[in-house]
Amino acid sequence: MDFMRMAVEAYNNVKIDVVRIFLGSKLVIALVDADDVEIILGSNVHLQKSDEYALFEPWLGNGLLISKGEKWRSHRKMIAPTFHSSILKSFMPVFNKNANNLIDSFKKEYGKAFDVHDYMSRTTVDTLLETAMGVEKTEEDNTGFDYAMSVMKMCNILHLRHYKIWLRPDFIFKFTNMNREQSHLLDIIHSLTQQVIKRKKENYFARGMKSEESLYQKLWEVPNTTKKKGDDLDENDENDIGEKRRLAFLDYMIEASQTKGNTLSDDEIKEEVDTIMFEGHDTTAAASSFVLSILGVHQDIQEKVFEELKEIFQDDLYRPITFNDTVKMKYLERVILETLRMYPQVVNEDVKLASGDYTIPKGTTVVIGTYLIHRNTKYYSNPEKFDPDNFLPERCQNRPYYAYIPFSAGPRSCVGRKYAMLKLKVLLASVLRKFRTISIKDEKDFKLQGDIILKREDGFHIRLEERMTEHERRPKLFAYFKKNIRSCHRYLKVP
Ligand code: HEM
Repeated sequence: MDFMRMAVEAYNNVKIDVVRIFLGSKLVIALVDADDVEIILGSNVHLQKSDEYALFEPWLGNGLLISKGEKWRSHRKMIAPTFHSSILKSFMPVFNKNANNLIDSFKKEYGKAFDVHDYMSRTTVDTLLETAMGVEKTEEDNTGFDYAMSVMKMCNILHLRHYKIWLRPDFIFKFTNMNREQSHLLDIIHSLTQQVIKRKKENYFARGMKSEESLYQKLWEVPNTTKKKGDDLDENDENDIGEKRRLAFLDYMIEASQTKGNTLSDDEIKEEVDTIMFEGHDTTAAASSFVLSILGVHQDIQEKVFEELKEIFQDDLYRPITFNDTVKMKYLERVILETLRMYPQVVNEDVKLASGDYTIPKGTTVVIGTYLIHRNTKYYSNPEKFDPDNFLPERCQNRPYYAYIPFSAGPRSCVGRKYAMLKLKVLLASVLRKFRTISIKDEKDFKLQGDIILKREDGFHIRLEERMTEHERRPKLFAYFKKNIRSCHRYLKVP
């Protein structure tokens, strides 16, 4: 039986909301109650990640996921607007293009069972490169796939170091084979991100040579009529009104670093690019693979998704998906939310307590048990059942806000959540309007692997069956009747 199920069972037997664990002399507190979680995640004080995140440093440096204090605050303020809805809308053609490429790539798998996760990984990397990074890739370019595979292997190494605590100290780890593998993987990962930054910088200087106006300058020339200034860095951005122009993530970082008065260094850009590339691809690849395999089990729910898509696209089922279409995908949205409830990609989140005014001592690592909160009968009446209606407005109304935290919550929540939801809708709608997905395993046989990002140890194996629209079916039916009428004539012909 896998570790995740054991944890749920153990929790259901004991029913304690706060668990105290000593790792050697280190105290770790695990929270599974929404009110307790709110005290930690909702606060503007406990923003520091625990020491475990230091294992990410050779990879992500001191990027947004790990950084603290003023550095985190100023970078969050810079990065949050680069995922504003107005920018996301401009990504729609790229989302559509990559979804179509994904569907084309499925051709070689028609009729057989295959692991869909590799495909989703490659697509999400390619999409991130072309949207947040603004770098177009060539047809034969395979770096996206190599990058995704290296990230997967890096996560395995970090996961092992997480649990095998004797491997944590660098002075021991550096004598292991794993360290050599890590160096090799980081070479692949960093060479992609460095290449991306180099290309973007070349574009920037090429524009300068042609004396084109700086995108960054243009950005600030447009009057900004921001009304509200609160503590929530993302809220400030979402409440901006007026015609403030915005730049996508890497454009903004490069332009800002080259503009007088800014202190953004090359290393800082690299750290943030590595962070966004990792956080932005592995989570969405796993989420979309979970949705496709879970719908492959619950055919009735999948049919409801298809009915909704037919209603939205009517006669033209394969036209490009618009932003407005995604707003109408209410049922698909509930399916995604329910998948993130049952299979939250970030299973635990570790925070270090900043002050000691609590019963929990200062410096304690607090683990937020997202998986257990999402399967707590206090908040979900039948938590082991996949039921998208858990996210009907009337059911959400009475649930504490912190009882559903797939993107975390509070000031350190996911900066890319809207990007993720939009990309997931376009990818999944594109696949589901064309194919029926069939899971080769029942849900109870999914073997979960809770490493850095929650995945299936047994792989996301599905089979795809092509659906046909009425439009496509009509000529086939016509041909069928024509053939049969001719053969009837032969028999009816009077000699
Ligand atoms: C289904 C998709 C996603 C899920 C479930 C998810 C979930 C999360 C969670 C739980 C955190 C907090 C992690 C922690 O503190 O250890 C987080 C942070 C973060 N996420 Fe996501 N994420 C998703 C997609 C994305 C995307 C698409 C991007 C960017 C394009 C992104 C960028 C980030 C960044 C930069 C942080 C660190 C934020 C900070 O500390 O200020 N994520 N995400």
